[in-house]
Amino acid sequence: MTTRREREQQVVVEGRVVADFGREFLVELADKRQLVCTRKGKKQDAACGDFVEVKLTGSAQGSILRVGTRRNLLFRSDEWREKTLAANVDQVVILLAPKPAFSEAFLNLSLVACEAARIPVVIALNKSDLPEHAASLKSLALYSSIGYTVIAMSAKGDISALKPLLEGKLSLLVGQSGMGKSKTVNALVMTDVARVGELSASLGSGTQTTTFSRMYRLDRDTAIIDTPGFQSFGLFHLTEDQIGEAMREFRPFLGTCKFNDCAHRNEPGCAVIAAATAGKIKAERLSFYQVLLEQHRELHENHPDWMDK
Ligand SMILES: Nc1nc2c(ncn2[C@@H]2O[C@H](COP(=O)(O)OP(=O)(O)OP(=O)(O)O)[C@@H](O)[C@H]2O)c(=O)[nH]1
Ligand SMILES: [Zn+2]
Repeated sequence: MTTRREREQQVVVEGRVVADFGREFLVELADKRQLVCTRKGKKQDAACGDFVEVKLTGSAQGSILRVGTRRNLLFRSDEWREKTLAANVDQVVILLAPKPAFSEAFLNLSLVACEAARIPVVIALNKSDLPEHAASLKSLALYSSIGYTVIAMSAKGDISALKPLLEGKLSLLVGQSGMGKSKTVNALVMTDVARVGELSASLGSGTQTTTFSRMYRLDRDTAIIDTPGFQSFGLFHLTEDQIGEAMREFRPFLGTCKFNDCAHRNEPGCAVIAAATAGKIKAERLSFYQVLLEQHRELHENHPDWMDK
């Protein structure tokens, strides 16, 4: 005889979220079985890459009971909502292209988000077969000079520069629409990713097909998570200090400004501005930071109650 409590415990299993459809999640169990799961409560706090405990509610259905402790979590936010991209990843690949031309603001915002979440970054400039690629790659020298890995690749042709960087890791692929994420996933996975859309439709909400993150396993130790393309990487959730610390080349100078609460805008005795004047910090990056900070302050002044939501 088993007690009711024992029976309940028997149907709780552990797994990993391999797709996030917004209101529903696909959870993979150790035996590779996949369950379509819901998350109880209003807060949809599970993310692709999360380790979870699931209560079975049907042969292929479940309900996520608990989300395991995360190593990291990447998300974006504006004044209205937060959007989770993925959890527990080893690195983020920011995919750019020369045509349509990538937005440098998007690149910088993505870098700030990754730094704040303490996730290493690879910057990949796709479409190396296009004539515009060389000039675009040259413009990225600024990012290699501050320590980021920058690679050139073509999802249509040669992805050999990207492949070894993915080995043994879980990489999250982000990028604006049109940079070639789907093509890159196709080239890496070599299956028809259209099948993902069909799967989403079968989950009962075809409209969500463009708003999810999904994991693809490339081999036993290597996987990627694809995210939908988006145009802006909101950082409403960060504090001003976190934004300063996320500018990696600022770090040697932080804490050495005249004022403890220096925001590196125009304060006297600012070590960051002095470093920029001396050429140790690139003017473009200081300017990006100052504009971001200004916009951030304005948004927070207009939404002072955000933290209470
Ligand atoms: N010339 C060239 N075109 C490419 C390459 N990779 C992707 N493209 C093209 O760029 C366009 C966008 O590619 P997608 O893979 O759909 O881009 P995406 O980033 O997934 O875009 P969203 O679906 O909007 O998020 C398509 O017309 C691709 O054929 C490449 O390496 N070279
Ligand atoms: Zn300063």
